[in-house]
Amino acid sequence: MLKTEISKMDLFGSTIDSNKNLLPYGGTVNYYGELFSQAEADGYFDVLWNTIDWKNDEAFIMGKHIITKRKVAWYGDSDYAYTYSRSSKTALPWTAELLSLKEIAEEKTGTTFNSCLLNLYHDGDEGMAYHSDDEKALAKNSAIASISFGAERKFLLKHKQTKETIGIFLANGSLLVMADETQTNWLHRLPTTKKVSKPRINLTFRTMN
Ligand SMILES: O=C(O)CCC(=O)C(=O)O
Ligand SMILES: [Fe+2]
Repeated sequence: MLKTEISKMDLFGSTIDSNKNLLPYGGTVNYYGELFSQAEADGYFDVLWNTIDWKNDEAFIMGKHIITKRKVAWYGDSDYAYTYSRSSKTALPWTAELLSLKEIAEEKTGTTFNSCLLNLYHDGDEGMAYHSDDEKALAKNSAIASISFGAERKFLLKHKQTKETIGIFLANGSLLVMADETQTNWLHRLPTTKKVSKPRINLTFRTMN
């Protein structure tokens, strides 16, 4: 099984090539690195921490009602209903900071987004299991723009058939974009880790039908 890890050295400073596809086949993933200074990124982290309507996520997994330690929130243009693992959510109206981040993501990707799913991981004990963002409500093969604030965490992609994995560290204030057939052919996850004791906030801007 092929395992590629994009190291922080490869991605350091001006050597980041946001045009490079990090996937060898079956989709497109681009890493834009840090969009903000550390001070700006820390400012966004604080505002999001304090102003977002964070709630523990509920899900039904294999018939069991689960309440996650990770917190989530869901914002959008209109009150989209969003259902996964049989729990449903209704989008809240954009905050000022989410709107400005949405505009930055749109400018970088040349696409538009109408909603955002936010995740708050208090520390490395919290993560997200392998999944694809391929719910029916999402526009097929539409780009997903992922902006991260706070603790740097490793993000993994695994091809559904070949099991090839790609690892990438998502820095404070960075943008990652998953596009084209990525959700059809690849899974992704945020592994838990003993190495991280600080919180991280992740925003995924999406296009709902
Ligand atoms: O926290 C991350 O970087 C990934 C979040 C994610 O995959 C999701 O919200 O669907
Ligand atoms: Fe996801």
